[in-house]
Amino acid sequence: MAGPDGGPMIVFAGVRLDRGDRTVLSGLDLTLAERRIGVIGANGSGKSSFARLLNGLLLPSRGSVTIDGLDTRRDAKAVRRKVGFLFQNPDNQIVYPTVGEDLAFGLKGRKLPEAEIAGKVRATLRRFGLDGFHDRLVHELSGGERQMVALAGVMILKPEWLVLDEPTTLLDRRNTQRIMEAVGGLDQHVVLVTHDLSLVESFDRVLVFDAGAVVADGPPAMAIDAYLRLLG
Ligand SMILES: Nc1ncnc2c1ncn2[C@@H]1O[C@H](COP(=O)(O)OP(=O)(O)OP(=O)(O)O)[C@@H](O)[C@H]1O
Repeated sequence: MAGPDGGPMIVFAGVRLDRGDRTVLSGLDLTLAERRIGVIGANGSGKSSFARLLNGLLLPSRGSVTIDGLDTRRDAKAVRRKVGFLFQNPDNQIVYPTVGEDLAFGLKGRKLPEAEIAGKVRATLRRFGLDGFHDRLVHELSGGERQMVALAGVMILKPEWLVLDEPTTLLDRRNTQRIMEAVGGLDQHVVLVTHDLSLVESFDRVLVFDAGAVVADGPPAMAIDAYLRLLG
């Protein structure tokens, strides 16, 4: 099952999500196939929950989420391979003390030969402007450097989709720009949750969440306008 251009596609069918005793998302019927999709909305409107449904970090209480026909509930492992996830705080996903070890970690799980892993780590560091960082201790890096390492750690596994949940909230303008430039250069499909509306202005499609539902969905100018009107 592929998108209109033959590319990958994520389908939400009749999705509801309960967390605790609350329904936090409901009535989600969506097909995502665009390369750059923004997700905006007020605090607590359900954006992070939506993002976590995309790669099976959360499972729907009703309905289904499928990626190219793979169900996030039934095919969890295959889904995680297809959909990478970048958290707001890089400390949530960097596991190893040094940058090189951290980047190698996911590849070791895929049982690749050591020499191939070392080559991929080097190439990925170069690609994300992290030459010279191989033996640096992660906890000694700046927040911006750590977020770039976290991004490199996700991308080294070559997912087809990258979901980013407010990846620049903790960063200054310069590092926000660096991360967004790196994301802009990716071939992958990107879903970006953000409160920074300027980051999605050039995207293909923007979803606006309000109280657990999608209340606007379309080109950035239309969606941002709808969101601003919602804020009053
Ligand atoms: N584990 C949980 N148990 C109960 N309710 C939860 C849980 N996690 C989130 N919620 C609620 O779900 C709703 C949606 O939260 P979510 O984090 O998805 O919103 P958000 O749009 O990403 O917000 P923000 O912009 O503040 O990050 C909120 O009302 C939140 O309180």
